[in-house]
Amino acid sequence: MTRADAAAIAGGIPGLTLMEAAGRAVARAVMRRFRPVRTLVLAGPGNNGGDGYVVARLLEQAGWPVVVAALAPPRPGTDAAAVAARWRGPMADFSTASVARAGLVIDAVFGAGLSKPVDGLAAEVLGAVTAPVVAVDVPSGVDGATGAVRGFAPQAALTVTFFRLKPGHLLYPGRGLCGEVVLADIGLPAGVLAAIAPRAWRNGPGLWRLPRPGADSHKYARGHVAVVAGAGMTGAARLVAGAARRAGAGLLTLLAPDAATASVLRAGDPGVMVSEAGAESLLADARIGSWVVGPGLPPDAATRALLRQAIAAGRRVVADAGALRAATGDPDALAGAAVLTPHAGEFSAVFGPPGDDRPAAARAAAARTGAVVVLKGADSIIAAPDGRIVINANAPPWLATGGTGDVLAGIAAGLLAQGMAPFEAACAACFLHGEAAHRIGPGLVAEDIADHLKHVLAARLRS
Ligand SMILES: NC(=O)C1=CN([C@@H]2O[C@H](COP(=O)(O)OP(=O)(O)OC[C@H]3O[C@@H](n4cnc5c(N)ncnc54)[C@H](O)[C@@H]3O)[C@@H](O)[C@H]2O)[C@@H](O)CC1
Ligand SMILES: Nc1ncnc2c1ncn2[C@@H]1O[C@H](COP(=O)(O)OP(=O)(O)O)[C@@H](O)[C@H]1O
Ligand SMILES: [K+]
Repeated sequence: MTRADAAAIAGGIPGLTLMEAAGRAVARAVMRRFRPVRTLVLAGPGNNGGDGYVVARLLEQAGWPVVVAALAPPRPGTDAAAVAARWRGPMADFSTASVARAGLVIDAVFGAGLSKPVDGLAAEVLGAVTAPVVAVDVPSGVDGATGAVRGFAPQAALTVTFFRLKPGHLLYPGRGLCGEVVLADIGLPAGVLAAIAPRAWRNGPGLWRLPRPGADSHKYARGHVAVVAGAGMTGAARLVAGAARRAGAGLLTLLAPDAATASVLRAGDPGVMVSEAGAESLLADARIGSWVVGPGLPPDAATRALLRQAIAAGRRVVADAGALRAATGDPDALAGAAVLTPHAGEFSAVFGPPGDDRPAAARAAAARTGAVVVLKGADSIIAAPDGRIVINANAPPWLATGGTGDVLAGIAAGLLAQGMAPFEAACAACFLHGEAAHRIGPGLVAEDIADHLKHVLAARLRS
């Protein structure tokens, strides 16, 4: 945002104009959602505080009882100092006693310029708020780039932000602290986006194009997926298979480790082929271009060897579950895979704990392995080896149930098989997975998702 402001200002839009527009957007959102009530604006020393003084003035002009409490005065000569000078209404101490009297608090303490953890008086006063909080840009203390809380951040009922959502609005815990998020246009020209060349996006259909079979297509043209099944947990491979087929793979073969497993698998979906021929013979068939290795497999040397074999044969491999665990402490074992789909535990086992900066950790993992990394969760991060990231924010918590990760791996493989590039396939897979889950809602079990994919795809391919 700082870069966006700078680019806009360099392009001739005065900072003060942006600040007035930002403050106006917040005041408008407040007046739409709340009745006039004793309002306390907590203002910091930077531009976030500047926005706060504008909000105070506009609410007061609309007849609201408003008081401003400043953590520190703005530096002389800044835009924030200019708008603070235009505030002629009452000031209060920046104290817990002031917040105790407020019916509504505008948090304009820190925004994008957070330079260290929020502590001391700022944390004490923000922590004492019991009235509803409206956050300007982000709840103070939420790191806009990562969603992490640095020190302390209040729970907002409403967050008004400007120009573009930041990762911190989409990534937990920040996302949970924002409350309702309103994105306001403050007049930054479209060219600013090109000037700042963002490296992070929110997942959505504008970022990828789903494959659609041509009128003269055939099953081989839509791609053949192999899924390596384990002897014990055959369900995992079957979930992968169902999802890959619904995502549009033309053919699907389950690779059985032994005759007993093969007969279990053959009792499943009749459209699935089951092979006992062994990995070598399937890998000799170049038409079987996409492989899923890991779901239902033990985290052992055999799994690891099979993964390496598939990658060495030039296949596009989705590595999940057992294949990730088999690479514990050894990210190089995953090098050259197309897509890795670790949840936080698997990620930590392979790459070490992601820490507070999950986007950076996912980027580093992708750069290290050359694979697209999907760091799964309620706010999955999809990272490309070149540093781009996409945040998937459409997944409902109904997905927090066993087997849904296997389904995600299957969707990704089904899309890869049809020729989508790994980054686009991974992004689209997360999005379709989330959309299907929304349709299903409460009571979702992993088996439901593949079935609902056809409706999601129908809607997406129509639009
Ligand atoms: N440049 C502009 O004209 C615009 C700026 N905007 C606002 O400007 C904000 C960013 O402004 P700034 O870059 O001035 O940053 P902030 O206002 O977030 O904070 C910067 C100031 O706070 C201090 N600070 C940061 N973290 C601290 C901590 N934990 N403890 C104590 N002091 C701390 C810094 O040293 C600095 O003085 C955005 O979030 C947005 O609200 C918007 O109004 C859009 C237009
Ligand atoms: N609270 C949540 N909200 C939204 N999506 C979630 C949540 N918890 C898990 N998910 C999604 O569900 C899937 C779970 O995958 P995973 O943990 O690998 O489960 P499994 O190994 O049982 O298949 C991932 O796609 C993840 O993004
Ligand atoms: K704020």
